[in-house]
Amino acid sequence: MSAATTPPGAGRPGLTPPSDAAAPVRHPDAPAPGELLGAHYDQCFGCGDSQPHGLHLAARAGEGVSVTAEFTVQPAHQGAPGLAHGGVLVSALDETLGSLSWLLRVIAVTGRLETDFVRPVPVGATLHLSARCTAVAGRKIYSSAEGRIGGPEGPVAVRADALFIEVKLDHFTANGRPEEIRAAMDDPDQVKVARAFEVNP
Ligand SMILES: CCCCCCCC/C=C\CCCCCCCC(=O)SCCNC(=O)CCNC(=O)[C@H](O)C(C)(C)COP(=O)(O)OP(=O)(O)OC[C@H]1O[C@@H](n2cnc3c(N)ncnc32)[C@H](O)[C@@H]1OP(=O)(O)O
Repeated sequence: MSAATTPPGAGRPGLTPPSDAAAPVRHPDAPAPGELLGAHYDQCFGCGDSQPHGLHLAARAGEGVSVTAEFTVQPAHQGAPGLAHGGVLVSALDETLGSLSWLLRVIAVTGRLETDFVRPVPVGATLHLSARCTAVAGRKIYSSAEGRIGGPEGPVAVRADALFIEVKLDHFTANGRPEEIRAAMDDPDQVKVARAFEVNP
C-alpha cells in the first residue's frame, strides 16, 4: 500500500488505535469553530506570546475535534541555509496536535510522534497546519496532522501521527522546575487555563 493511501497511524507501532477505541467527542464547552485558542502557557516554545525564541504558533478550533494553525519559518529556525530545521517542524506539528486538548478538554502530553518530511520548507514560508483527533482509548488519544506550504490547499510538506496520553495537573507540578511551577501557580491567567482543562475528574 502506498503512503498516500495508508490510513492514519496504520502499521505504526503504538500509533494504531485498539479495536475497542472510541470516536473522539468534542467537549460541549469547546471553543467554537474559527475561534483562536490562545496559548496554554505564555512561555511555551510552541505557542507562548512571551517566549522570544518560540514559534508563536496560532491555532484555531475547527469542526469536530480538529484544529488549524499557522507558523511562519524565521531565520532562527534554519537547519540548512534558507531551510527550516526538521526538529522545528516537528515542534510545530507537536504543538498543533497538542492544541486538540482544548477541544477534548483534557490535559495530554505527547507519548509518541512519528513524522514524515515530504518537502523542504524554506525560511519565510508559512506552514498551514491542520490536526484532528482520530480515536480515544482510555487515556490514549490518537491524532494526525499535516503541514502545507504555499497556502492552506498547497502541497503537503510534513505530516505526523501521534499518541498523546492524558495526564493530571500533577504531571507538571511534580516534574517541572519549582521556580517556573511557582510562577505559573501565582499567575491567575495560567491558573484559569489549567482549570479549563480540569473539568474531567
Ligand atoms: C497551575 C499549574 C500550571 C500547570 C499548567 C498546565 C497547563 C498545561 C495545559 C496543557 C499542556 C499541554 C502541553 C502541550 C505541549 C505540546 C505537547 C508536548 O510536547 S508534551 C511534552 C513531551 N512529552 C512528555 O514530556 C511526556 C513524557 N512522558 C511521560 O510523562 C510518560 O511517559 C507518560 C505520561 C506519557 C505516560 O506515562 P504513565 O505512567 O502516565 O502511563 P503509561 O502506563 O506508561 O502509559 C499509558 C498508556 O499509553 C501507552 N504509551 C505510553 N507511552 C507510549 C509510547 N511512547 N508509545 C506507545 N504507547 C505508549 C502505554 O503503553 C499505556 O498503554 P495501555 O494503557 O497499557 O494500553
